[in-house]
Amino acid sequence: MNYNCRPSVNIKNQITAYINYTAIVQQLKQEITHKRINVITIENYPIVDEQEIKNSLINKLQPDLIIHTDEILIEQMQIDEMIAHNLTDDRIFGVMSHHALSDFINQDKHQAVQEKINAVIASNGLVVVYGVGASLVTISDLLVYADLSRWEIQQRYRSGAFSNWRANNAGEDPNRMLKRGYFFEWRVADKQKKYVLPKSAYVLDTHHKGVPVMIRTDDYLAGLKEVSKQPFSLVPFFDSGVWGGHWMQDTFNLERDKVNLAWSFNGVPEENSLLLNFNGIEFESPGSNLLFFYGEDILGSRVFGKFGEEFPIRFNFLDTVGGQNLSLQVHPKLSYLQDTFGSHYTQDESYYILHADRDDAHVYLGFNKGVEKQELMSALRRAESGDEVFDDKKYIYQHKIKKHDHYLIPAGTIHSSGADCVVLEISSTPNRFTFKLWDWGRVDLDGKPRTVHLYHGEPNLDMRRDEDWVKKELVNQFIVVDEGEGWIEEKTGLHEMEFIETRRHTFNSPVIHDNHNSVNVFNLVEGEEVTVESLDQSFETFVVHYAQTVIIPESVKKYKISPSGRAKGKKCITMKAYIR
Ligand SMILES: O=P(O)(O)OC[C@H]1O[C@](O)(CO)[C@@H](O)[C@@H]1O
Repeated sequence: MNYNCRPSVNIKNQITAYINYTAIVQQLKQEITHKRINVITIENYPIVDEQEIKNSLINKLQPDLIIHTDEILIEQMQIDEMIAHNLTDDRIFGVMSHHALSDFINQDKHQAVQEKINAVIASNGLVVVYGVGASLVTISDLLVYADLSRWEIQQRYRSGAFSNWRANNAGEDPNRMLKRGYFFEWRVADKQKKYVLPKSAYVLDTHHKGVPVMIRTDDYLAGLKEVSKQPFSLVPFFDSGVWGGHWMQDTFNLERDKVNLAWSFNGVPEENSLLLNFNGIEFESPGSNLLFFYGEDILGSRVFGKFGEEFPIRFNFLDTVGGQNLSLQVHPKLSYLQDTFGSHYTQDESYYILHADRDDAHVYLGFNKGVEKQELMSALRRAESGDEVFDDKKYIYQHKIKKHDHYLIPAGTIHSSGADCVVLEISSTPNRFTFKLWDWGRVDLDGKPRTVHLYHGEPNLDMRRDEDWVKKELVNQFIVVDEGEGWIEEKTGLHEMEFIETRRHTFNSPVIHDNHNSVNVFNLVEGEEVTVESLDQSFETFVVHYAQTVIIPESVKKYKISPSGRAKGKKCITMKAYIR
């Protein structure tokens, strides 16, 4: 199976890149000499390895003064007090922060630091300022921005070697570190990055220990602009989980050393990296930067007007082949999410079945007829306290699945994917808001039970969603909407309560796609290979393999998808999503 785990986008622009610290130091020293620089600022995203940057870069510049941003900030304890409401005591859920980094500056400390800097400048010395929010410290002559993607950040949280920003909590429960990241750290850091990165002279890819890559910011932004005009794939990542399976390991031939693979995130710019290939030199960037700097080109003005710089569609896989059921869960209704967590839109979902490993594989979707909330909640509470095993057969409707089924899961619907299947999850993006109701009495891979949130789940369970309603509204809602020579297009969802529209194309000859004035995301759910071609030669032909997720920016109005390679003339199927 030809599955590319490191897809990159070829950028036409010829650029100079500085690879490793020796080359970077040399370039910055040249800048210092030629431009008579007194203050260099190296600002970074949280969890970039600041110690490495200090030892291998800053010290090598032999500055007269080094300042870390923390020197102008209020104490950690004061920050904790200010964000206590955002962090909450819960292990998983917080409340979205609307803070800015500048809220945490201590004016007296700031003034004292500025005086120290002024003294060095007066004697024509060199000052290097670094850290998160470093550009807030003083005006600089040269600004470098060091960046990092979310997946690498999560790995670093888990490693025990890194603390959250201003937290001193290395080794803490990674769930709590992730919560601080999601609800606070990334919010303030993104706000700051949107403002600072475009003002910088250079950007630094710090994903690989000891081997950073530095390029000019103009080249980087021009590269992102190029990406915003063509189909592209993000770098997928794979993660193990208590219910994880082995289909991805076997089918894609990857990460076989892991106990299992539960998730593959492959169409989530907030989480995935984007790999820019400048004539053989790879530069890894957070996918979200595309939205921050070219959001309107990527989403289209209609969708950009609704969602701003957030990517509203998420594609990921859930693999339970040889694994177990997901937790029995529900996602919050929109008003609950807005009131309780301060998020804009909720996690509406759908399951497209990529593979069912046995005839009686099933999903849990809605209730059996006549189930009362009070009785259900009592049973769930008894199960949570360990008094008894939850009788899922009594309460929850189970529906047998087969390959290429599509199940719609508007927020408020109780659901779970059963064991022995592979789901392509097509959902709206916020990915933290799963309220587990029952986790089958098991413990997680770390030996601890996963947190169940009955008090959040209860108000969100829509008891009207029983077997009859589910069959009528959520199961295989296929309607043929168009067809031509060798192709057919079906509308498959999502439910009218959800803002994503999904279309399935089955074809053995070329199909012209219209983008519906929205970003499009698709996955090749059947067939070995297809190509995506431009109708006006504005981008190079893009080759897509089985199970690959592709993002088509809205700037590409129409495009052609054709079976290619060994799939030429054979049946292929794509599942595409866009915003209604
Ligand atoms: O709670 P569980 O069992 O890990 O469930 C998996 C969940 O993971 C996600 O894919 C991402 O959070 C959810 O959408 C899904 O419902």
